[in-house]
Amino acid sequence: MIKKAVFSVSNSDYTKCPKTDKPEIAFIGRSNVGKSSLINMLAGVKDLAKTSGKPGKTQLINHFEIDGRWYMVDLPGYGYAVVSKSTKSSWEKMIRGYLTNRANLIAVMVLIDSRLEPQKIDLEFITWCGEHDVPFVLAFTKADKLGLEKTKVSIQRFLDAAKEIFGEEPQYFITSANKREGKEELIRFFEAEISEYYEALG
Ligand SMILES: Nc1nc2c(ncn2[C@@H]2O[C@H](COP(=O)(O)OP(=O)(O)OP(=O)(O)O)[C@@H](O)[C@H]2O)c(=O)[nH]1
Ligand SMILES: [Mg+2]
Repeated sequence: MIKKAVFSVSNSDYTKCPKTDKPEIAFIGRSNVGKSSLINMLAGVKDLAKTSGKPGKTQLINHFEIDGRWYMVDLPGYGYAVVSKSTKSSWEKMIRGYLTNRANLIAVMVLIDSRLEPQKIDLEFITWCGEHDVPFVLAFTKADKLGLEKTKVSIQRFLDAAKEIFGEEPQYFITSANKREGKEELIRFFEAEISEYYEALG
């Protein structure tokens, strides 16, 4: 489990992010999907990352240092319809630059709202990750909202659509920030990835 989580720094420019001497795991997905809420749930700190009922809350690349050993990174959401074209292109520059230039980025958690039909923008985003060798894993969010059976059906629709693209189902987790669901599984996954990173360094 996570013992200590502290805010480190916010950046609009990936070149100014912390030194890449610790591994990091980033959280991305559509605006309002629950990225900041999931980070808080995993860290066990209520207001570590700022959350909001309104989409577009997180605007920068936010690093949180975890147990002095790795970073969780909260990213701004994509697909928020109301932002201007110029905001959209600066998002693209910032996020694509970040995702393709951090040598210490060991996993990108792509959050998918477990209630929705497969969204084109999510499928496009994971396709882009695949094309750019960005190591992504899916986390379905808000699993408390529909009930277990409906959630499973909805998630399977997305997995089937992803399988069409990749030939196999991507690795995935089912989460609820409200009910603290998926916490143990995710932390275990993170720990394994982080250990592997440090072992490879020697
Ligand atoms: N029921 C339920 N609501 C959730 C859950 N996770 C997040 N929410 C709600 O969804 C809304 C958005 O949550 P955020 O964590 O701010 O979402 P975000 O993806 O960080 O959004 P942006 O920073 O705007 O891109 C808030 O009203 C949260 O309370 C969940 O697991 N269950
Ligand atoms: Mg956020």
